[in-house]
Formats: sequence, structure tokens, C-alpha cells
Amino acid sequence: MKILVTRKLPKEMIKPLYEIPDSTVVMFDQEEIPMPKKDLLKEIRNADGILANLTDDLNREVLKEAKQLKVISTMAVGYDNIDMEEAEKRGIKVGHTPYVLTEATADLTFALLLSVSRNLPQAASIVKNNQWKSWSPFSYTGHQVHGATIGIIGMGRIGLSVARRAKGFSMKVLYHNRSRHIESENEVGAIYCEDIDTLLAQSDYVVLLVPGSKQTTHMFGEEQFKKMKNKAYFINTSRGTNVDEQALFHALKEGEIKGAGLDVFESEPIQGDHPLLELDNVLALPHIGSASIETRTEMAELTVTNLKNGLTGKPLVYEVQYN
Ligand SMILES: NC(=O)c1ccc[n+]([C@@H]2O[C@H](COP(=O)([O-])OP(=O)(O)OC[C@H]3O[C@@H](n4cnc5c(N)ncnc54)[C@H](O)[C@@H]3O)[C@@H](O)[C@H]2O)c1
Ligand SMILES: O=C(O)[C@H](O)CO
Repeated sequence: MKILVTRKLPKEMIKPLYEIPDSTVVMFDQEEIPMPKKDLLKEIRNADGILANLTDDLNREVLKEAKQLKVISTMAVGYDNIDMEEAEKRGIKVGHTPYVLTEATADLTFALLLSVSRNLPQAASIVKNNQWKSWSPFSYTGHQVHGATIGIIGMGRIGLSVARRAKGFSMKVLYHNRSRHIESENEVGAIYCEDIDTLLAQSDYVVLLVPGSKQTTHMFGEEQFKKMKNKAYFINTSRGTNVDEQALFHALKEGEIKGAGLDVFESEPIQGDHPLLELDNVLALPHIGSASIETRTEMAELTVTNLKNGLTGKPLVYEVQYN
């Protein structure tokens, strides 16, 4: 049985895979860059299982090559990099890592919100660059978080955890979701906006937390940014493909919205000449929502368990359901 691991992980962490009888583990030898596409195509051909991550494009063409593949285990909750229709057609089970990353990602989402609202990157750079002249009445003043209104789009696991943090800051919580989320209404008093426009018009902070999918691609564009308050901030820790970046650039440049905190981009990694990076009112991070040591360790362990279970005839801990 051949197992492909597309990113270098500590040997100790993937030990359970070596313990599968008659298994051969082929692991890419680098941690910081994805396995080149040509190597992935070559290695996946005769693989039975693959430990993948969100940078592996497991599209139809790639999966068609994978004649022996039985299990894909991705080290992420999102699985928009995997062609689920093709996986279903081929009977490939897909495992992912919900829950274990919820709190870390909610923390990072709230960190972005606080940072953009109070201009932390700009203020920190003044100190570091020896440009701090004096305390002053209005320099670097941002907008209040306490008591403001947050609008969460995608009230799922992470959305609810962000809502709990918002409640701790005495924020009014609005949400839009595919369907009502009674737990968040009962627990934090979140108010359902069936019409997304109501949420956009009333929120001081709009937080996007829906999965990446065909339905959510560019769900945020010119129209949505125009409906937001001019003093509102946009936070995206979901998927970059959910946002039309040109429209976002325009909205930020023209002052239609006040600022943005972004952890994800349409095409990652973005380069230094990306238009959004020209703007002072953008805080951009390199997709680090779940990046705490504790969470990434749990994600890796869960990914290994999902794969081992799938390859040894046991139920995956978290299996993505085909539509
Ligand atoms: N930045 C990061 O590092 C990072 C980390 C973890 C997760 N994520 C992203 O966050 C997403 C959410 O994770 P989760 O665990 O909260 O998922 P989840 O499935 O629990 O929540 C997603 C919510 O979005 C809703 N939804 C889906 N499509 C919608 C639509 N078109 N309109 C309105 N609501 C819609 C669903 O009903 C659900 O309640 C992941 O899919 C992933 O893309 C990013
Ligand atoms: O979907 C996910 O899990 C994130 O993007 C990475 O943790």
C-alpha cells in the first residue's frame, strides 16, 4: 500500500502510517513549499492514500490519474481544493479537520478585527522606525470595538466562536447564514438577517466565514461593498475566492469602506506587487488562521488518524459528506 504525504511533517507525527502493514510512505522533503504539480501527478498515480493540504490542487484531472486512490486526508477543514464530484465518482473517501482549529481561527479573526480597528500595524511601525514624536490627541485613533455591531456571514463552527468573542466585547451580533442558527441566537443573542443587505447596512465589522465553493465564489463584490457603511471594516478569514479582489481594492481606495483585515487571497501566495498591498488600510496575513502550535499539531494528528482509519477499513473521524 502506497501512502503519499505531500508536505514534510515530523516523522514522529506520521508514525502511525508507517505502522500500517505492508505500507510504503513517500513524503515530500520540504515543509515550506508545496509538492510541485508534476511530482504530485507522478506520485499520486499508484497511491492508495494521500495526506494532503489546502495547497494541493486535487482537481478532476489529477484525481483521474489516481486510479488506486481510496482516501484523501486533508490537513484543513476547508476542502475546496478537492473535486468532490470526482472523488464521489471514484469512491474516494475524503477526511478533514473540523473543530480542532475552530478556536485558533476565531482568535486570529478577532485579532485582525482589533488590529484594523485600532491601526495597530501603522502604530507599531512608527515606534519601530523611530518616528514616534509624542503622545497626541488624535494620532492613530481608530474606531471602537466595544459596543459596535459585528455582522458574521457564515454562522458555523468558527462563526459561533467569533460571536462568543464579540459578546465578550459587548458587541451587537448580527448574522447571515444559509439557514437560521438557533444555538447562536440562544447563546449570544445573535440576530438573524435573512437578507444579507440588512446585515451589510448595519454592521461596523463584517466578517466572512463561509466555506469556499462554487456557490460562494465572489459572493462579495462591488454591490456588497457599496452596501456597507463607509466606516465599516471587512474581515476575511474564510477563502480568498469568496471575494472579488478588484472590487475590494476599489472599495478600499475610494473610501466606500474603512479598512480590511485579510488572511486569505484569491490566488495564494500573493506577491509584494499585489494591488491590495499598496493600501494603508489593508492588513494582510499569509493564511495563518489556524497557526497555533497546539492547533496545527492536533490537525496533523487528526489528518493521520483519518488516513489510517480510511486505509484500514475503519470510519474516518471526520469524513466530508458527498453532496
Ligand atoms: N484562515 C484560515 O486559516 C482558516 C482556518 C479554518 C477555516 N477556514 C475557512 O473557514 C471556513 C468555515 O469553517 P467552519 O469550520 O466554521 O465551517 P462550518 O461549515 O461550520 O461553517 C460554515 C457556515 O457557512 C454557511 N454557509 C455555507 N454557504 C453559505 C452561503 N452561500 N451563504 C450563507 N451561509 C453559507 C454554512 O451553513 C455554515 O453554517 C472553512 O470552510 C475554511 O474555508 C479558514
Ligand atoms: O481550511 C482550513 O483549515 C484553513 O484554511 C487552514 O487551517
